[in-house]
Amino acid sequence: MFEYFELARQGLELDNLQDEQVAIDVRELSLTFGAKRALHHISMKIPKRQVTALIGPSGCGKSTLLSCFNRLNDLIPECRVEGEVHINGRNIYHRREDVALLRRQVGMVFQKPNPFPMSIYENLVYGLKIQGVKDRRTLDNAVEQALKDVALWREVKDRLFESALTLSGGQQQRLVIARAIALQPEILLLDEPTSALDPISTLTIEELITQLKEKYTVLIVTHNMQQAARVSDFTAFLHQGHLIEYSDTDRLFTRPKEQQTEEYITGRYG
Ligand SMILES: Nc1ncnc2c1ncn2[C@@H]1O[C@H](COP(=O)(O)OP(=O)(O)OP(=O)(O)O)[C@@H](O)[C@H]1O
Repeated sequence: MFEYFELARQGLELDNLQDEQVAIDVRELSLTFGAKRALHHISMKIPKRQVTALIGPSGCGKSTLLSCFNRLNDLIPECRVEGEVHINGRNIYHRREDVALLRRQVGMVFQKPNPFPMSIYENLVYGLKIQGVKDRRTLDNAVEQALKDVALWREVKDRLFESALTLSGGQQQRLVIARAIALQPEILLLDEPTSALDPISTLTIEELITQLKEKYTVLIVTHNMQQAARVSDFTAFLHQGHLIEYSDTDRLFTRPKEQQTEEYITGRYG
């Protein structure tokens, strides 16, 4: 059964996705910061339970696009969004969207690990407690599961009540991913999750990302093209706020259709 699904997934074609295979449906999305337009008419379907990478030169709009998917840009007063983003069949920019619920469904992890200055355990149950979960066994189970999902359980199970700040940078980043996972999101947004980490921690996180797609849809912004090639199934190349090319990762890196993509991946600019 598992093999069947693996084969079915490998055969996913972006132009041919069924509705139930789509995690995020971006329709004509444009975004401005005051007078500056940062995204221009982006349309793309992001497949479920796959890893999709957003690449492109600095300032091209990768982080801005990523933060459209949990409406983090709402926090910037002069930011204006046009177009639609559909998740689970609803336009998350609809005025009646429950943004708190959206952010539980769409977790986000940033470049620098940002554990809260509290114990490992409290970091992991923080969001659940806010949701009103009090039962100790439920919380314990959530902690164990989230730590197992990020392959951190064995390393920290005997020090759950020590400060999260005593962990290494790579462990902290896995903890932060576990904190997002503890809320059982459907989608994980990772904004350059390894750029502050050493090569070994980077490798661990990359291995983790490829495992996470068994349960979650993962979007990753990365400056590192080798990383995009290693971890992602699909890649979108952005330039100056335009989506230039979006295809399966193998094809984008070996047979790009657009000259701009080719110039970028061969290091001729950016
Ligand atoms: N809060 C903001 N106010 C005004 N302009 C912004 C704001 N945030 C981003 N921008 C602009 O929007 C454009 C896209 O920025 P964004 O951070 O999304 O790019 P990026 O591709 O993620 O860049 P990098 O790889 O350097 O992180 C840039 O021109 C940036 O200056």
